[in-house]
Amino acid sequence: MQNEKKSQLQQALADRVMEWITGGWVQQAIYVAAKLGIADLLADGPKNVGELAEATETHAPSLHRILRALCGIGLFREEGEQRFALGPLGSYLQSGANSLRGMAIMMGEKWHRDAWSNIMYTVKTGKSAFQDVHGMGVFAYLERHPDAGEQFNQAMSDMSNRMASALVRAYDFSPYDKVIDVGGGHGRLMTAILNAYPGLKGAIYDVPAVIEGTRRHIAEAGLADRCACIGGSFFESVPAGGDLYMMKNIIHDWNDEEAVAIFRNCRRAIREDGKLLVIEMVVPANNQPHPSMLIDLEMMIMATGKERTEAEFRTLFRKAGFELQRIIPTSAAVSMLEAVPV
Ligand SMILES: C[S@@+](CC[C@H](N)C(=O)[O-])C[C@H]1O[C@@H](n2cnc3c(N)ncnc32)[C@H](O)[C@@H]1O
Repeated sequence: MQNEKKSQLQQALADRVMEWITGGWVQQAIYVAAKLGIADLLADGPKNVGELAEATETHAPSLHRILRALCGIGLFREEGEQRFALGPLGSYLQSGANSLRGMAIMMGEKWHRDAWSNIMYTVKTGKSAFQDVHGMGVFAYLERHPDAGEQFNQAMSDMSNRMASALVRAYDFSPYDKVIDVGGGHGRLMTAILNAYPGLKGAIYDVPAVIEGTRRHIAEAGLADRCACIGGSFFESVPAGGDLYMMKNIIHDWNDEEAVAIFRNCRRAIREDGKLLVIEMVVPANNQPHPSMLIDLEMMIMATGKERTEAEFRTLFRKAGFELQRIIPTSAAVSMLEAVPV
């Protein structure tokens, strides 16, 4: 009896490890469903595979096998033969407010996966796998490949949409007149902040290729008169005139030298009574399991950056003329690190 229990446990453990080993299969199947917009097609109710294949111009028997596999993880549900409905988790693949569809698409795209397939290069050399595969850094690549750029911006917007309300709840923006979001992408976080604080003004700063889309989104949100959209590079300068400089998921893209250069440009722009708010994951000092440790690999492979501990952030701030004042936890996985000029 004891032996039987032991072997059942061993089997369960091996199954678990096998799930991780074959995780790439799951990711690619999710990518196909997300890219084809299957969850949106099922918004009005169940459909036959034939209808879905026709609408997505795909091979029905192959699409059937993809959807059947994804029923196993709750994304879809097979209702009768060859007829599929959204499963309990299916709404996350629908476009819209709570979506992870953009993230699923970007993570599954060949340009992204090619870098991950080159992970061993990074581990052997300490250099970016993305740079090695594509011959340029990720942000130069996104600028030169507008489709990939759009996928990246959509993925970032998905993540920002999801955490914006947690961030707005966690931090009091009321003492400020003008918030500048440095590397603010398409402006989802800024939109949430300006909607919550009607007296506040904002500016979003990002590279010119991205800022065109930002301008469009800010206008659609009815915020064009309260939020400037400014194109430029934070390695050259950062716009002056804000009393709060905010950066979400920027510093983790860059190595220490680059991060300090960005902070120094913020230091030059910021008022003496201004504040710098860095929104990032903080790696726990005692190595307890935390999502930052896997995202850290994404930064290592795709860019030159890393996720950092509190001590590492403190050092970067100090080198650039800031002092970390407090770390505000949020109900999302990120924290808000507030620093002041010294
Ligand atoms: C990881 S995304 C984060 C976007 C946004 N803050 C968010 O959290 O959704 C990094 C952003 O930095 C921007 N970026 C990269 N290099 C830049 C540079 N040299 N100057 C200004 N922005 C830059 C990218 O275009 C992108 O929007």
